[in-house]
Amino acid sequence: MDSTVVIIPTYNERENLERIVARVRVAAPSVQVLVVDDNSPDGTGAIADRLAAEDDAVHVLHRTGKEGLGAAYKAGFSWALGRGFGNVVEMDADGSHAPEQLPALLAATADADVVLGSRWVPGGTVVNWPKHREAISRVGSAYARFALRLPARDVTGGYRVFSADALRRLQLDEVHSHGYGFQVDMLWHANRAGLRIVEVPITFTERTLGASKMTSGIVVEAMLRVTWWGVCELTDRIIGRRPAASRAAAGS
Ligand SMILES: Nc1nc2c(ncn2[C@@H]2O[C@H](COP(=O)(O)OP(=O)(O)O[C@H]3O[C@H](CO)[C@@H](O)[C@H](O)[C@@H]3O)[C@@H](O)[C@H]2O)c(=O)[nH]1
Repeated sequence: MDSTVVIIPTYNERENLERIVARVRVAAPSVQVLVVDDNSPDGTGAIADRLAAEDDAVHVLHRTGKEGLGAAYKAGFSWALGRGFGNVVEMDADGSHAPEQLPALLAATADADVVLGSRWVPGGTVVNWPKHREAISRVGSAYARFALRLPARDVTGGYRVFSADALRRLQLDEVHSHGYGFQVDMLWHANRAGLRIVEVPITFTERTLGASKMTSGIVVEAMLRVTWWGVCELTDRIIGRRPAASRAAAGS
């Protein structure tokens, strides 16, 4: 078994799933794919089952209902860690994350524990993304970066590679975010664990089929959580307390 698995969370992605899986299999033929479907009403789960039956490199994790992006990824991480994969990739189903850029992200794992596909570093860009979405993402990234002292520009993006060792070290049990704040939560924990984080520029292309699952509730959850984590971070700095993993990484 190859040591990389691409996790694709799905909720109502009937129009997109077959295409994204095919693109992954062409762009990186040796990687495996895990679809994590939350019992999508549109039948995405049945399409995933068919793809898995046709291709041994495709797997499916069926969940009973929609519990958010964070819960879906955590279930996928457990699945991947239990099967001994060395690298775990996060990728949206809607084609906004180009599988053709996956080899560049995987190459960067040579010098990193966590690789972020980044829209906001030189060479990164967005295509056809509505201006209000770009504004939310840029402002949210800047706020989280500042509040949590994160060493990256695109802290909300969802195209990432984690080494299995990184997933074990970052204390997944303490990552509780449900919505897209999950991405910030993961990065915050990775940074506190002293993991090496690098950004690789990507082109993020807005979906042409299906609909985003972003809601105002997801934005509010992320903002409230980031603000609370920022308070924790500040308190830790004032009283000189840092997480054990961070101290170990710093050699103190
Ligand atoms: N299983 C499961 N999948 C979900 C759920 N909610 C969303 N997804 C899946 O998660 C992926 C991303 O959801 P979208 O709704 O397409 O995200 P977006 O609006 O394009 O979000 C962009 O911004 C987010 C915040 O910055 C990013 O986290 C995301 O990667 C992307 O860049 C898609 O494959 C979608 O089906 C859920 O509750 N359960």
